Amino acid sequence: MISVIGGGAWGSALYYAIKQKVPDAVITSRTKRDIDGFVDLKQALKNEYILIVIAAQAIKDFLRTVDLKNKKILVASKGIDNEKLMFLNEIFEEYVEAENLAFISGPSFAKEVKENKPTALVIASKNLKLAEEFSKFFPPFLKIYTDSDVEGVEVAGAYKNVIAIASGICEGLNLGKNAKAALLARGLVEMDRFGEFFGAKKDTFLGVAGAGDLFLTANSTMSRNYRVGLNLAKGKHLNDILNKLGEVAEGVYTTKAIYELSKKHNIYTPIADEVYKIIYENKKPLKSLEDLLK
Ligand SMILES: NC(=O)C1=CN([C@@H]2O[C@H](COP(=O)(O)OP(=O)(O)OC[C@H]3O[C@@H](n4cnc5c(N)ncnc54)[C@H](O)[C@@H]3O)[C@@H](O)[C@H]2O)C=CC1
Ligand SMILES: O=C(CO)COP(=O)(O)O
Repeated sequence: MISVIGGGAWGSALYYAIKQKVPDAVITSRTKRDIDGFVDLKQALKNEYILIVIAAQAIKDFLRTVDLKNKKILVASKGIDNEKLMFLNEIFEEYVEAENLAFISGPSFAKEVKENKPTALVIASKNLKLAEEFSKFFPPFLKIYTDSDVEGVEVAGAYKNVIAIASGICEGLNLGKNAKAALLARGLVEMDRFGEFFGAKKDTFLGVAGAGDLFLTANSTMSRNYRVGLNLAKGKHLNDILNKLGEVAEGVYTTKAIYELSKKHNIYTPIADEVYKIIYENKKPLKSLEDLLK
């Protein structure tokens, strides 16, 4: 039996999808929600299979409060911890054996999944048998691919949010479709370069979890990260943008993690560097663009 932990946009969308295949599935969240099948955390932790869908920066603290020993864990969050500068699989592996750990990613706006629209997702695990087991919980409109490249799927899901912010800035500055296509192409190369440094496979960046999720997120106002970029280009303040958003925009935090990791390991990440300077050093987006074109 499976429990979903996290009742935000993505947690609830995945829960409603799973419920169509597994009517006994349950969900829990920090705040009580009026959802059929809502249970408290203690009850949720009784199930063998657990799907965790909380904001990436909250995960390390959450893991200190629960016992996940012998549980099978699927993580749907997309981000890199920007205090510990660790990937989520590294943080989870301090609490859960790698063979019990899987990650789900891919191009998937929660709103469309809630409408049962066809969607392709990747479940990555060092234990492919576990990835297969998790894939059985999902209804047919969610096409699940399995993969063993945990690092690649994780880096792709986290990094594309940063490029989506850059793409929103590009749109907000009215730079045109040519510039956006160049940005996305170079963004994909940058994600791949960063990922391969940490052991990811190039092929992953060309698949649904890489190019697929990048093209979705970096081309639509349905993306929260893209909307952050649009508003930054209009000169709005980050805090005002995030308050108005009301949901997590992981790219804001992942940008900082990538910036610090890339400086530490000397990885060339020009787009993430400019997004960092715009968000954290108040650099003007137009000046960033000039520097990128150099
Ligand atoms: N919304 C979407 O379309 C998709 C979202 N994701 C990823 O799923 C993750 C969650 O995103 P959403 O549900 O969309 O965001 P949301 O903002 O709607 O919900 C965030 C969730 O995190 C929980 N949370 C936040 N801080 C917490 C803390 N300190 N302790 C415990 N729980 C905490 C909230 O209670 C809520 O359940 C993010 O990493 C996001 O990138 C992935 C694919 C699609
Ligand atoms: O990850 C997503 C789609 O795959 C959701 O993107 P946003 O968090 O930018 O809305």
